[in-house]
Amino acid sequence: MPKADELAREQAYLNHARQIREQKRELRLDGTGAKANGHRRGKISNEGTRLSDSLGSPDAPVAIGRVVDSDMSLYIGHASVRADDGRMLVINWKLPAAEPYFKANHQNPLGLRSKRTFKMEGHKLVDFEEVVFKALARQVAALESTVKEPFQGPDGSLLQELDYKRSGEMRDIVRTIQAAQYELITAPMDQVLVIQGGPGTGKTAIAMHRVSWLLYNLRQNLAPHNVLVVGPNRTFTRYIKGVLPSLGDHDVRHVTVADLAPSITVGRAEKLETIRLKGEARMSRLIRRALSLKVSPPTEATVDGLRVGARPLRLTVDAVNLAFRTALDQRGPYAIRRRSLADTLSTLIHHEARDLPAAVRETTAQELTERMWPRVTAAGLLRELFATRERLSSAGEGDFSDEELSLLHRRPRTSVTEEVWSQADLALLDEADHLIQGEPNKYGLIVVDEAQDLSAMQLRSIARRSSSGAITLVGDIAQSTGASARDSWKDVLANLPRKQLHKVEELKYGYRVPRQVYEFAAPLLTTAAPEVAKPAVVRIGPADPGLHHVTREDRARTAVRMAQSHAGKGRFVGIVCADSCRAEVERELNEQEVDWRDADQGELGSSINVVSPHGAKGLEFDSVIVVEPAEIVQADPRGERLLYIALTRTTKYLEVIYADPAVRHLNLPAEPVESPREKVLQEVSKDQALASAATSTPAPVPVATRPIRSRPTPLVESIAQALADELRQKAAETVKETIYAEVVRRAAELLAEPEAEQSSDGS
Ligand SMILES: Nc1ncnc2c1ncn2[C@@H]1O[C@H](COP(=O)(O)OP(=O)(O)OP(=O)(O)O)[C@@H](O)[C@H]1O
Repeated sequence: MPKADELAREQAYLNHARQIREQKRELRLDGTGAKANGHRRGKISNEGTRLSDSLGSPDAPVAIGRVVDSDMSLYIGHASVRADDGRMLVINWKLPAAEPYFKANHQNPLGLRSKRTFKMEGHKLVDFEEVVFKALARQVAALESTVKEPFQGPDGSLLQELDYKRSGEMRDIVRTIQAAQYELITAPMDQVLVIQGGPGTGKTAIAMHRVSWLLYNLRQNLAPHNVLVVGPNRTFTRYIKGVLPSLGDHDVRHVTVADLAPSITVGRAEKLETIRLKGEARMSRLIRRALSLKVSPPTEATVDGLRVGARPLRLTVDAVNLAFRTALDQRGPYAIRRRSLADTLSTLIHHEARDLPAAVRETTAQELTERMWPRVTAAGLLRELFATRERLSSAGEGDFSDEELSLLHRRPRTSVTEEVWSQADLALLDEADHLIQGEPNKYGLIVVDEAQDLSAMQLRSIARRSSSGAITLVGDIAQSTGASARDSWKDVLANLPRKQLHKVEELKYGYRVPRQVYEFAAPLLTTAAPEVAKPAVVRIGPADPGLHHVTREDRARTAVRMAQSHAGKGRFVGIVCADSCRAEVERELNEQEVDWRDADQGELGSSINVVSPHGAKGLEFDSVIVVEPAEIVQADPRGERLLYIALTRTTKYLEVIYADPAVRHLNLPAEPVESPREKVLQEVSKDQALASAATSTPAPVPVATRPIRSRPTPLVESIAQALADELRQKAAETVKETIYAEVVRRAAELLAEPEAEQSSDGS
């Protein structure tokens, strides 16, 4: 059947399924809310909304694709749609029956004849990609007989999907989940599962879809409020927050690891050694001992002078000591054992002063308790511990050297409420709170993103919130930075409970970063993370990285102009800059009256964003401007990893702006600065949206851009670009990876040769 007819047939089916879906939605909303009143109506209409949500968003296409096996065809969508006669018009992607859609391939078609992936614009089916498994197997066999290692390129739907314009909110990938990703999404929940993968391999996407899939398939045992998603910072949490609701899952708690601690004021800066030390697991012993040193058995002085009302207390030290020992021998948190001691003392006092009011007896019991077992809070305990050298020495004896204790020692503020804490203190406060108050809220499933950076103390914080040990960690060792940077997942796993099986799975394909950009960034791994396998990149980008050698004075101006140029083309832009040049970049943005957002403050605007290399983790932009890579490297012991992170945030364009070309492993040409302002002005004038910005006469900006070619006219440039994109795309689909570069180079040579020469063999 001609494709146009097929499209029309599919569209009719989709229209029908959508009509049924919307009828059901109306019924659910009306049927549950109409007849009730007040509070009840509120409750019922919530139920109606929940039922309606289970149909997916009314804006979502009713189906994402379709599979056909020998005797039936199944449409797959975000939610199931059942006709009144019981027929499934569309099945939810999370149902086991949908598995072949994600897993079938030419080697193992899983009983399928074909699979279609729909390309939708709103509710309109504009195209579909069809894989007929038998035909594909034949083609592959034919190819294999001629080529040793056929290129298994990504399918067109995936490439299209990856090409969408980013906006600062992650979106779901249901339509194009790849088989290896599906395996991890659906892997058993009851394990500590580590998903390791290079930048853009889909770890975050997998983590979110895994939550949704498990919530659906284990709904008898796992409710949304039993799931905790932990991210590295607020910006990231906001970036991913929309994914689960778009998959129909509301009420899952998203937090940063800092949110797990008791609420206090954070703002203290600390030395790297102190942060590192505070992250170590032995800090838990220090805190435990500090807490145990708070209690002391009774002596004569303890009971001395105490009164019950107007009478002296007649309890003996032995009697009080017995109560103390009993509380000490109990298991459980400090506050609970304190309560138990106070209760016993209250009973003892009751016996000797029955005639006095209960409140009077209680006051004495509390006072006596306080003398042996003082009331304490996490903040109070740590403030006192860090403030006193003697306490630190007693609590840390045998475990910490004098130098280490000096790192922990600090002057306290006048009161505990005025105390300002560091980020590294947060996990310590949580540990102390746990020892004092007892278990925090527990979760059946915990998912942790960017887990490679977490300290042992932070991991303990997370682990204690797991009710069953079902934890999924996603991250990349090559992107591990910060005070607790790691070179292996073993170090992470060592800090997690062994209640469950521990497993590390690796993702092999990079979906975000274009090949030209990845090839430019990957050499950094030579020393940054030599053990980590590089992902195979599936896409070719629209352009090579732009490398711009400028003077120090001009780097901010160049960065801002580049950012404006990209933003003017409607792109979502991230300027990732070294801390040392942050102020100058911000000043320039403000002077140019550019509308920009500070992504380190939890904000992502839809146009230009500035972000530190640390803050950039997990984020992605259409265009990334990296400013002064050498300083990114120098500023941190894991600077090469930070630079690798910065360079791999782009889905399309990368511009590197540098005054200092000396970055190990990075091919930054140190060509003499030339052609001062034309290059930048040319960029700006190409962009009509920036016409107004270009009218204010900018000062000359010296830039050397590699490769330095003769400058084509904008028309030639855009036609050539489109042609090159097309050729690259074609090559990626047909040429195996190992010879890709060579084929492209040769094709370029052939193109450059005069036509007569090429056709001289008569072809
Ligand atoms: N199967 C897929 N279909 C469509 N898009 C995909 C797929 N897999 C990944 N992507 C896209 O690739 C991009 C990178 O994914 P994601 O952010 O999950 O990667 P990551 O491994 O977490 O990266 P990083 O290590 O940088 O944090 C996202 O835009 C995501 O939507």
